Amino acid sequence: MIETFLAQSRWFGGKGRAFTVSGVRELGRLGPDPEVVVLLVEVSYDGTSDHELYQLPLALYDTPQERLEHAFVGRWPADDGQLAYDAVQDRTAMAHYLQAFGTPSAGGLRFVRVPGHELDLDAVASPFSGEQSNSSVFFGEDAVLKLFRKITPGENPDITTHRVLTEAGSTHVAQLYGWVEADDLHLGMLQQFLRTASDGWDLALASVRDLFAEADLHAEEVGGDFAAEAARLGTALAEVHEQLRAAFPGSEVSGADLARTMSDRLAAAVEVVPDLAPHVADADAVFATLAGVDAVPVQRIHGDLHLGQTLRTVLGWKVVDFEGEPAKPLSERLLPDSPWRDVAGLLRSFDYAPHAVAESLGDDEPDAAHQRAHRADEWARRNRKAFLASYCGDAGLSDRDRTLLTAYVVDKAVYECVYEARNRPTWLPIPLAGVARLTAR
Ligand SMILES: Nc1ncnc2c1ncn2[C@@H]1O[C@H](COP(=O)(O)OP(=O)(O)O)[C@@H](O)[C@H]1O
Ligand SMILES: O=P(O)(O)O[C@H]1O[C@H](CO)[C@@H](O[C@H]2O[C@H](CO)[C@@H](O)[C@H](O)[C@H]2O)[C@H](O)[C@H]1O
Repeated sequence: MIETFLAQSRWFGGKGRAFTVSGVRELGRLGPDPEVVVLLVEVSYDGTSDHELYQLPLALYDTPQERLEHAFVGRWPADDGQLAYDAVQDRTAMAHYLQAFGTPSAGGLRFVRVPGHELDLDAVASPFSGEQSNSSVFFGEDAVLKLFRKITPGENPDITTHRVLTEAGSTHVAQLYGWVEADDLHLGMLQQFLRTASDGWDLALASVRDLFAEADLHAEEVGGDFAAEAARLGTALAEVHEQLRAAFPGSEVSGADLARTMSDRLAAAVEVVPDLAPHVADADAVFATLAGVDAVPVQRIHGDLHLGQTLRTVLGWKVVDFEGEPAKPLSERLLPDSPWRDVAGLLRSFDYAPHAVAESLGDDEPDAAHQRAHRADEWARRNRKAFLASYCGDAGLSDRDRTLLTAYVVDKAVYECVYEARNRPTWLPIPLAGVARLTAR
């Protein structure tokens, strides 16, 4: 029963691979009415030694719950057990989580609070309905609880990075209010609900639609021009990087090591996306240039930055989700990396947005589609430039910086090809075209 539920869940990373549930451990219970049982599910991939852990909180009922039909998982603990629903989609079940933050430990789980915020323990829970790698629930307009789905024992960088930035008084993140843990597992993060937030990706798409509505005009001439926002985002990211540099230990790595990692990742990506093969030589040439750079400063960074991880609020841009790339093992996500990786992530997003809108419109009128493709490139260039200029400030971009940045942008586009092939195959042409363009000589 759990297999079927996992296979259809957006956050499950093993879609398309044959797997079995090889173990289930109960981490704790909350409740009653309904009782919530928090399971740690081990997934093993057939024919390999790969396995992963997923968190599955289940709300248990004796009678069918029509309102939760879409969230039905099966019966627990056995075929004749209670009816089990995905607890995250059940506001009554999630109220138990919020209440539990009023006590240091409940039902085998520990609920840790960060001092400084008076939590509204009675706020109404509403599940977040957007696309996510994890599962979030909003509590009124007070707090958001994100339950991590894929679990790796040890430190969760989303929690530890938010903690440090909250303590440093950063104005560019949602304040950390607390977290949920069991044994050495970080299970969830409670943070400030950003009341006036608009998703950066949605804002960018709206800007592109404005542009396409008047495709005879330039990006700077239409109402929804995004460049000033892109510039503010550049300033915000520079401040976040400075705060992370001050708070976490940094070091240096050689360009040769970085280049080797990128080249290896490309070789592995070609196995998943054979259409990358014609670009390998040119991409490796980009990485070879990086190999000539010595002593690249590395530090704690975001690790998977894109416009969907940015929120525009009345108090400026905020950055969310410091978990790093979901596909990378935790040990790698915790390693310091170059801030250029984050910059590259946003530059790629400025490329994605107009091409995603253009793709969704199709090419029923070839002339219009051609004009839109032209405007798409213009929009992307304009916003990349505005963002980068603000990020770099007076120092500007040196030749060395440009070498690093170019390699990180190509590496990100390669990563995106694998991500899209596994998660949204119809979007694969966007990063594939990106790799082709970025590596063309
Ligand atoms: N503190 C917050 N306040 C309001 N909305 C938020 C907050 N944090 C995240 N969100 C919204 O939830 C979405 C998913 O959050 P994110 O941390 O990226 O989750 P995931 O790790 O599951 O991808 C974000 O894109 C944003 O729209
Ligand atoms: O938000 P996550 O940490 O789960 O990040 C993953 O999913 C992202 C998509 O939701 C993916 O981002 C890619 O698509 C975005 C548009 O949907 C685009 O703005 C990004 O530039 C592009 O990389 C991200 O790569 C992946 O790790």
